[in-house]
Amino acid sequence: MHTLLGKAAQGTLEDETLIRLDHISKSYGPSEVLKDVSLEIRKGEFVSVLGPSGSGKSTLFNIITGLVPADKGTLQVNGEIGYMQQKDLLLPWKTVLDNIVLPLDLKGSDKKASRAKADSLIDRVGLRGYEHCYPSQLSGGMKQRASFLRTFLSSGEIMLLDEPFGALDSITKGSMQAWLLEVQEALDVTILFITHDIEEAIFLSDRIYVLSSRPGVVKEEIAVGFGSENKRERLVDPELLRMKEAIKGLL
Ligand SMILES: Nc1ncnc2c1ncn2[C@@H]1O[C@H](COP(=O)(O)OP(=O)(O)OP(=O)(O)O)[C@@H](O)[C@H]1O
Repeated sequence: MHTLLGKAAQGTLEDETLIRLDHISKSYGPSEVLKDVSLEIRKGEFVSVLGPSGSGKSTLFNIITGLVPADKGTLQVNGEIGYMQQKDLLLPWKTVLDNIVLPLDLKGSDKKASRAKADSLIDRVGLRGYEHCYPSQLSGGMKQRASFLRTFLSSGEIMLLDEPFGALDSITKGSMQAWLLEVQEALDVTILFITHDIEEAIFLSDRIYVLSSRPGVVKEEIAVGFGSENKRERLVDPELLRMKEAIKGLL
């Protein structure tokens, strides 16, 4: 466990809590982007941060990963974080496999072992047969799956996903959401997910933090209880509509 910020609250995180933010605030010059944000994510959870454009969601992820310092508050992280940003950022001149192992190559890991590890997961992300293609030969969904695997391999247990499906058409988005739930279970990862799509957040999440428009303040923390065993059932549950309307009322 390491504490990246602040002197207060350096207590040990309970085993199950992987990330905890306490009263985090951030301004860029005179403009306040995040205000007094507290949240936590426990092992195995799928937690979404839902908020309108400009509410500071990406800034929150940049703070969690240490890319941007917070002005106030405390951050505790227990585990290795992988960060998948909005754009897939695959290098066009490298093959899919070389893109996937790039962070491991940069870390100086054994090249053969990295490729063998990536290869063992290629089927899981549905990219078998495309390992030696270039990113321009892949569909949007495939690029996101390659990017997901790259993030997973370079980090492991905690994945921060910033609107990974934001640029996809609605049919591809639906199948990618179902895929993500499957792969989360198979790889046993904890996911913190950014979205501004209310339905997506309800379908995927165990809990949702609803952020207000700028400055982002946590307006509500929602435990999505219904259809927990089988999240697919949420799509046809009338509770989905009720929750969607309730969240709309908060934004
Ligand atoms: N490095 C920076 N310098 C100055 N302002 C910034 C910087 N990064 C972000 N901002 C501003 O902070 C605000 C929040 O940005 P952020 O990207 O965190 O929001 P977001 O909720 O992720 O938005 P979106 O959903 O549109 O991606 C925006 O108004 C943005 O212009």
